[in-house]
Amino acid sequence: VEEFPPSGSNGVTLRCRSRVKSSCPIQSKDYALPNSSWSQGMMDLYSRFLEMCKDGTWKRIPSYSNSVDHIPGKAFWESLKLMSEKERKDTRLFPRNMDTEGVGFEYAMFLNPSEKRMVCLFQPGPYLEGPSGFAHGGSTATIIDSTIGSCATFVAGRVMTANLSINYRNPIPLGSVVLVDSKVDQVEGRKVFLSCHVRSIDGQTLHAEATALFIRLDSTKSLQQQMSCQ
Ligand SMILES: CCCCCCCC/C=C\CCCCCCCC(=O)SCCNC(=O)CCNC(=O)[C@H](O)C(C)(C)COP(=O)(O)OP(=O)(O)OC[C@H]1O[C@@H](n2cnc3c(N)ncnc32)[C@H](O)[C@@H]1OP(=O)(O)O
Repeated sequence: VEEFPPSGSNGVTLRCRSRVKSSCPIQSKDYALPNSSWSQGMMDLYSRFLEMCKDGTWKRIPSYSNSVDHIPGKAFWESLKLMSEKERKDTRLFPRNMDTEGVGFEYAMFLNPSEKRMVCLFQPGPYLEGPSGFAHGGSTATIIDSTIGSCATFVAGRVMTANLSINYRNPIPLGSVVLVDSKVDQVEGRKVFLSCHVRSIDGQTLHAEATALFIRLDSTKSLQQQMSCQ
C-alpha cells in the first residue's frame, strides 16, 4: 500500500534516540497502524481506506508520537539541529500522549491530495470522557484540530491554528468510531481556510462541524508542492 510521505525518501521514519549514537538511527513507531484495541468497525473502515489507497487516490498518513518525525527530508535533519536531545525526547504530540493502547486517541489519517482532503478514523477511548459515556468536547476539538491541521500542513507547510470554530451537534459515544472529514476551502496568501464534519460511520449522525483558519508560518514549499500534484 502506498504511503505518504514515502518512508524511504523523506527520513521521517528515521529518528535518533538519546541512548543511540546519532550514526545509528532507529525507526519510530507508527501509531496509525491497527492494534488490538481497534474495534471491528474501526478495522473495517481502515481496510476500506487502504483499499482506496491502491489506485493512489488516497494516501495513508503515518503517525508518530513526536511532531518532528513528520517533517520530510532535509527539513527534518535541520530541525533536529535546532532542538536539544532532551527536548526531542521529552515532548509528545498531544493525541499520542498515552502509552496504553485504546484508552485515549486511537486514530488513523488518510489524505486525498487532489481533493485537498484529509480524513481521520477516530475511536475515542475511556480516558477521553466528558459527559458520562461520551467523549469530552476538548478531545473532539483536538482530533478536529489535528486532522484539519494535517490537511493544512499538506497544502501550506508549517502552519498554526489561528481560529477554530466548532458546533457540537450530537455527543460521540466512547468506543464508537467516527469519521473526521476535513478539506481546504480556500487559500489567500498565508491564510488557509478549512472546514470539517464529524460523522458516524453510517453517515446518519452528524456529531460536529467546524471551520478553521490556519496561518502559514514561513515560505518553505508545501508538501503538496513537493509532491508536484497541484
Ligand atoms: C501529507 C500530509 C501531511 C501531513 C502531515 C501530517 C502530520 C503533521 C504532524 C503534526 C501536525 C498535527 C497538526 C497539529 C495541529 C495543531 C495545531 C495547533 O494546535 S497550533 C497551536 C494553537 N495555535 C496557536 O498557538 C497560534 C497562536 N497565534 C499565533 O502564533 C499568531 O497569531 C499566528 C501565527 C496565528 C499569526 O501571527 P502572525 O504574526 O504570523 O500573522 P498576523 O499578521 O497576526 O496574521 C496574518 C493574517 O491572518 C489574520 N489573522 C490572524 N489571526 C486571525 C484570527 N484568529 N482570526 C482571523 N484572522 C486572523 C491577520 O489579521 C492577518 O490578516 P491580514 O494579512 O492583515 O489580512
